[in-house]
Amino acid sequence: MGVGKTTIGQELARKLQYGFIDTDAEIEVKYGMKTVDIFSIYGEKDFRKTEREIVMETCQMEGKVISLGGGAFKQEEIRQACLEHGIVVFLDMTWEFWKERISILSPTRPLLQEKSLDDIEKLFNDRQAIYQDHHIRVQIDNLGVDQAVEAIYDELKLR
Ligand SMILES: Nc1ncnc2c1ncn2[C@@H]1O[C@H](COP(=O)(O)OP(=O)(O)OP(=O)(O)O)[C@@H](O)[C@H]1O
Ligand SMILES: O=C(O)C1=C[C@@H](O)[C@@H](O)[C@H](O)C1
Ligand SMILES: [Mg+2]
Repeated sequence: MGVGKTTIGQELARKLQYGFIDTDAEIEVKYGMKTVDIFSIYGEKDFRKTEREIVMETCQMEGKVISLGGGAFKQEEIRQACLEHGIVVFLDMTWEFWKERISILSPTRPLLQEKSLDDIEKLFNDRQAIYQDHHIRVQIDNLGVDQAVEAIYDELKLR
């Protein structure tokens, strides 16, 4: 969550001259409201169902960079479909770097709200296992957006 999938994905798409889809943005258009409101009015379960429907449809498209939501890979069906149809890029950050982003992220990321730092660290650590299903890993602790795009681009060229 909040490692830069949307920001970096958009720039990568520009560089590749690919289309860009952000699944969170698609979900927000579908509900006509922001993610925090979707979570509070409809609940996470409903959000995840819509997320699954949107990812299953978009991941079959060609010539697109797709930025997923941070929790999308919690769903096995999403993981399998993305690994089968796409090239999955894992933007990896250490806790030491990522924890500095929490204050920027909390207002718009419902799962960070009303949680202690220990709870957030647990969420961060518990999720590492699901992110191990990927094709490319880029360690982005010290990378700015442009450097991260270059690093992904170089890995894609090698494939
Ligand atoms: N390489 C970077 N260096 C510093 N800040 C960054 C970098 N990439 C993104 N950010 C900042 O981090 C925040 C989260 O970025 P972004 O929304 O792209 O993350 P995300 O992975 O798409 O989040 P989510 O999991 O919620 O979809 C934004 O404020 C963004 O400006
Ligand atoms: O990490 C998560 O579970 C989430 C991340 C965001 O991208 C949104 O999809 C939503 O806030 C949930
Ligand atoms: Mg995003």
